[in-house]
Amino acid sequence: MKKATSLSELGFDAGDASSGFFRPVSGDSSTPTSQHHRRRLTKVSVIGAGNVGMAIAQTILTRDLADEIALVDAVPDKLRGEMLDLQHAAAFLPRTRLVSGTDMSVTRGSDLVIVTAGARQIQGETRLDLLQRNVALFRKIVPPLAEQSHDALLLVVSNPVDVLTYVAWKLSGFPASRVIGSGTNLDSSRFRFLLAEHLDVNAQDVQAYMVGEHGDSSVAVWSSVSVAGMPVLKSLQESHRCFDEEALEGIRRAVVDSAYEVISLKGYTSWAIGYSVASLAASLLRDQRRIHPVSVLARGFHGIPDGNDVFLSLPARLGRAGVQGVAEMELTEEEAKRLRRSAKTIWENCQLLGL
Ligand SMILES: NC(=O)C1=CN([C@@H]2O[C@H](COP(=O)(O)OP(=O)(O)OC[C@H]3O[C@@H](n4cnc5c(N)ncnc54)[C@H](O)[C@@H]3O)[C@@H](O)[C@H]2O)C=CC1
Ligand SMILES: CC(=O)C(=O)O
Repeated sequence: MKKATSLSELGFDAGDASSGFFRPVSGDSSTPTSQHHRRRLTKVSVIGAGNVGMAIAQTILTRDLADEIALVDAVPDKLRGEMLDLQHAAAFLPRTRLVSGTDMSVTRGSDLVIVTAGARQIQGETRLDLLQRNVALFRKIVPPLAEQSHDALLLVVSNPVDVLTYVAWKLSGFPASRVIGSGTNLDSSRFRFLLAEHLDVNAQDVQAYMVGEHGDSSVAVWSSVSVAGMPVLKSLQESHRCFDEEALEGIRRAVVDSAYEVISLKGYTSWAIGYSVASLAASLLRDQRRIHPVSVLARGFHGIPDGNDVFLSLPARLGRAGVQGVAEMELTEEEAKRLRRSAKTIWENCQLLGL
């Protein structure tokens, strides 16, 4: 049952409600509400109000990254319930307008559109198993999203994220610099967590990248792992002989498997991706120029052929204009080979789509 949620919906004329409480300071002829000397407002839209979309929305709220958040979902009651639940936290949060709707028009004028809608893996499925279902959905939602906000940054989270970032790029018509996949920003955090636990340091002080596919063929860039500027691999190999190739692959596999483990335990992953995407939103909207491993158009990097419009994760500098360059990482020949193998897996899936 739909109930009124604002005083104007209950029949009270909104008018200039605040003028009964506030009057201009002496000598100021403008009314309190006509003081529009405000900065441009920042609007973020989150498409899909499921586990992931809501974790992202609530982290963006608590980090005060948006003036307005628009939530979109195909299930109206759940959507309204999620919006109200967040609105009821207003007294504890920075002031942010929350709107929602099943129609993309609610996203109009967004600065950042984050797409989380779609099927998620059930136990035993890989991310690539979701491809056909989620491409069909993207065909429906990306064109109207692009039409509502032609200057927006488009951040794809739905899986398989690398292929769907390519799909979103094709369907939106946006330049590649404004279409980004959340990629291995999350995998890299998982990698840094495992290393930080082992070395007993804060994960924020571990520089370590997973690149390539957000999925089974991701590549751990062991050659550049460092803590406090010190290369880690050499000292680990000197202190423990067990850090051989097989052990390194075991750690990479543990990073990959950690998503499957969470899914088998609680059914889905949400909190870590919420923080991961909020960190990307902060770098983008606040023009931070921070480097994140995210899914970008990777043709020409590390020997990926020029004809392959493949999106995969490489360390990219993010700012208000989107992707402002990709770091030319030094990879070992073996790492570059694995990256090209990961690119091939993703590109083969893109080619099946006929876009
Ligand atoms: N890239 C990454 O690192 C991660 C990606 N994911 C992916 O995120 C996606 C969402 O996962 P969850 O939130 O757990 O799933 P969920 O099932 O909780 O939420 C998906 C939401 O999409 C909505 N939806 C379906 N069709 C829609 C449409 N046409 N318009 C608007 N909304 C629509 C559904 O109603 C549902 O609320 C999945 O593809 C999952 O694999 C999840 C975790 C991490
Ligand atoms: C589900 C997923 O892609 C993840 O948690 O890594």
